[in-house]
Amino acid sequence: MMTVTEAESYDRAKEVQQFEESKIGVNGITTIPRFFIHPPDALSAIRRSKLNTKPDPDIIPIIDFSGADSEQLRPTIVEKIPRAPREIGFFQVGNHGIGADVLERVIGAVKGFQELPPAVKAQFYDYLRDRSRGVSFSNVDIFHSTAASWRDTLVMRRGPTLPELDEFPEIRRREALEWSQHGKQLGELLMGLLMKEMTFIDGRMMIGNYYPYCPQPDLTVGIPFHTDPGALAILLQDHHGGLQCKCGDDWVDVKPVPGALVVDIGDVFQILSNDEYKSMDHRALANSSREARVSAVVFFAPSDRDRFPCPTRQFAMPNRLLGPFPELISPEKPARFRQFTRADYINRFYTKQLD
Ligand SMILES: O=C(O)CCC(=O)C(=O)O
Ligand SMILES: [Fe+2]
Repeated sequence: MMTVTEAESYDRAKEVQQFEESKIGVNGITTIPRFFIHPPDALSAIRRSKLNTKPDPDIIPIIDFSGADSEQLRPTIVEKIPRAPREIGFFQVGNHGIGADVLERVIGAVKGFQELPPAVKAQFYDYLRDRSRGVSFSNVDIFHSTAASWRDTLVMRRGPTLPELDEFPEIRRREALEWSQHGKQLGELLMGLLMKEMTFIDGRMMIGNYYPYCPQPDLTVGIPFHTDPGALAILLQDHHGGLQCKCGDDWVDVKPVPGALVVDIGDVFQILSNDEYKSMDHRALANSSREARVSAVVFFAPSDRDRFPCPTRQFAMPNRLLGPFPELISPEKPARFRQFTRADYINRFYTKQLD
């Protein structure tokens, strides 16, 4: 048990600053700094929930997307999206048209980047503190979370304002672009299948999460429970697994299925759909295995491409109101959410605590 004097003498801000200035992230650190240690009540809730985690593969359906690009077959695929994501917020898609070789290259690229020599990687160190940068890596939530998490994140903004090609780490450029193009296509397909009104969702951010071995996995987490703030996320996880989503009172393992991608409904989708779809809590525990775990995610957020065709102008329209689609509001189902502006959304996106 920590004494009052110890607690008082701990200078968290200083330790965070030193970590930040080292620009190395968590990979390779052998004793976890104190600001990564989660509060005792959060840790005991995690311990309890680990005992209840359900590995049941049937809870999160795997939907076969063969033929999803054909007008005739589409309705049968839409029918296969039954309770999830409406109630669970997660499902997996197989036969989505993105080759296994592409997926393998994406995982390899995230891993390859994070395992570059620290001095090379450090050139990219910085996260949302400098939003003008198209590509950066960092430990994302050290400044606004109660406790930090054991992962390093590579962030790549792709659209509607694209980073310059040379902002991408050179050795990983090809993979980033390939993943971006495929992710965009699949995202559009999904959006059209789930809800036709979603055509103005094309703000994209790609991230690569790297969860290295954590020497004290019971004291911290890989990513704390959270909902994703955007509209939709497409997530690729490697064979380790580790993603869990909340289903009722229990946590459920989202098991890695070779070649499949996880689709996750975000807060914006829940709002625009007037609660038809749910944005659910998910998390990843700290990695206790010696081998790093990797996930790559493409997040989609609303932009105003249709109304304001110049891609950069949407950021100049921060006061446009977004809210449940009028066609989904009725006397039986009044609007469940108030309207919000893009400025509110962006602000929340960049300051949201993950715990
Ligand atoms: O790595 C994972 O499986 C989860 C990542 C995630 O939820 C996120 O980046 O928002
Ligand atoms: Fe997430």
